[in-house]
Amino acid sequence: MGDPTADAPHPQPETDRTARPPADLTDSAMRLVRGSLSHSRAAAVRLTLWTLLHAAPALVAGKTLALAVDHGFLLHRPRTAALWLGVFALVTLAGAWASRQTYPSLAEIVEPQRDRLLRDVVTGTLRRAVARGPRRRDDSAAVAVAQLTRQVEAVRDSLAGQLMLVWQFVLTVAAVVAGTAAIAPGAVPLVAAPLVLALTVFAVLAPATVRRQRTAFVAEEVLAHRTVSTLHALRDLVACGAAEKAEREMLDAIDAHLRASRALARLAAVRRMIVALGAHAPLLLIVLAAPTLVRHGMTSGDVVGVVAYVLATLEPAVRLLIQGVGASWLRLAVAAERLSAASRHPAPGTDPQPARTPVDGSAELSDLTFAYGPDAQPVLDGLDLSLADGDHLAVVGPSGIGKSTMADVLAGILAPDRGQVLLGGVPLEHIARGDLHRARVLLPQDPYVFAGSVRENLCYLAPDTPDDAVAAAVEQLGMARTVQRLGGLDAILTPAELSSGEAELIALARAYLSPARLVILDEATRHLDAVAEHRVEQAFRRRPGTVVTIAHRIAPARRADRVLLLDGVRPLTGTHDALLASAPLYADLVGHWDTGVPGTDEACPGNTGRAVSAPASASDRSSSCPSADPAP
Ligand SMILES: Nc1ncnc2c1ncn2[C@@H]1O[C@H](COP(=O)(O)OP(=O)(O)OP(=O)(O)O)[C@@H](O)[C@H]1O
Repeated sequence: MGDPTADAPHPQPETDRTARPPADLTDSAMRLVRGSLSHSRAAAVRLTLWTLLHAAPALVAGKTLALAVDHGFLLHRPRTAALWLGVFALVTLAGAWASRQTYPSLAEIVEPQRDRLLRDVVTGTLRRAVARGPRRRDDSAAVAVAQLTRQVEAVRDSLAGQLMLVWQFVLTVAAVVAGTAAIAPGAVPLVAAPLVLALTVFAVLAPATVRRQRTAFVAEEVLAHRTVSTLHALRDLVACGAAEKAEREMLDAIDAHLRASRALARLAAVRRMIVALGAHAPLLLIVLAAPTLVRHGMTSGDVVGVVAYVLATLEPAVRLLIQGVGASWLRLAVAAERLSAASRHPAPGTDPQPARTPVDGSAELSDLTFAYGPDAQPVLDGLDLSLADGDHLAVVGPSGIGKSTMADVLAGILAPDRGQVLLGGVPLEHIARGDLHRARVLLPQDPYVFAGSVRENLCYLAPDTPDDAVAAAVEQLGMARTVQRLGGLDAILTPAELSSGEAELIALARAYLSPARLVILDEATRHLDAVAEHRVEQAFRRRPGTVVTIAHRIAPARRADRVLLLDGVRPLTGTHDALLASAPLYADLVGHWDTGVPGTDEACPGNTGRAVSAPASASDRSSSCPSADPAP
């Protein structure tokens, strides 16, 4: 059986998108930041005002401490000292309250931006999916939207974090410099010069930082992708002797990841040095220059105040900026770049192909190629097949050769890697997904019966079928006694209580009643005895349209108009007699069927053929063969 999830695209590493120059990534993020601020100017002004108030403790910290020392502690006036410390405490409380007030303003900036991003991403992704055609890949579009929605949330969080961080840093540093200038103008260069130097180094190293982080990011994605695809294709890799090559490639990916992680770790060390330069060097300079500064009129309180500015205010601000901006800015930049690609609308002129309806039950497969993974051997390789409306084709071949896969591709459950499927003259991808069940019906090896009435199960694909048409189908398929045993059309089914043969008959009737002109039966009668199978086959022959039967016995192949023999090399098509004469593999298969396998078909009455696949146990097989209703 084919894997319905194969319709989803194979995961690819994000190298193509993240391998852009750092400047491009930064542009996307900057556009995002500018866009958010320009759409919410009033909120940006409010955020600035609240952040100013939030920075007030940074402004007064050194000054109040200097006053407490000079006019309080040094003069043995504890009350004065307490007063100034109290002032500082009050301003700190006001700052904390202001900090709380910044969040609504921040939300007013980032939440509308999140909504705009979401709208653009969903519209862009869906428009591009629609432009590709009414059916193809619409599942992948839905998956993409779900994944991108998570990235939008991540962008919202990173954007809020970055805005807050940069705002607070700028205002806090301004407050520290202003405060230092107020109490000791001579100390300003000692604080500002190392800070400016550190910020310059940070800015100069920024492109390399982004590059290294991006390399680590890509190495991680490549490793994850390679792990998933190797595990996925493990059986094929071992089967075709490529295990060593796969191992080498895995080790290369692990090495690349290790190198990138080490480079990142070195970067973290450099960042720590920048923090030391911007925040610890001023402290050292102040301490070293203190005697000179005091000689030039600075008081002891002023020295304590400047030290407080540097230690309690500047150092945390610099550390947060240097360490916070790096990783979080890259996350924002990469996500913003992806979202801007996802928001792209289809190029003008790529109007969606209008959905079309197949005109009949004909089918045309051309150059059809399909593999279950990017590195797997194709199961179908350049298959061509033409079926006229009304044809009855039997598909045969050794077990595992690709018969079910072909059925799944023909039914549009699996998308081919190359080639095309036309149903009723219309490319599969131009048939709207909602219309596909009206064009074709596929009965898989294990039929599906749900808990509901017999009628609901029979009419699932054609809910408005009148009772007399249902009764006629029941009669045609020779399942009147089965329906009677189940308690009539309105009886409620318990799927677990049905034999495999009964479940098969119900599924066959559902396909029979469906409006589809192309019926694909994938060993759909394997639990019926030969008489019941023949009767079902005759019923489908009388039904208008095309029938493709994946045969598990000789009889359906013998009776079909044509037989398609899949042999893994060059598929052959012809009548039973022609293939018997010209294709040794077909003669082998027929010989295998004719020789018979004990415990399979002869367990059911009236059997004329044998199963080619591995036999089920005798007890299993006999329990699943429903007694064929009497032939008319
Ligand atoms: N979902 C899947 N993922 C990977 N490989 C698969 C998947 N389904 C089938 N295959 C492989 O594809 C090949 C063809 O399988 P398929 O079921 O189409 O063969 P088949 O001719 O119908 O076999 P059978 O007669 O036993 O039902 C086999 O090698 C099978 O193992």
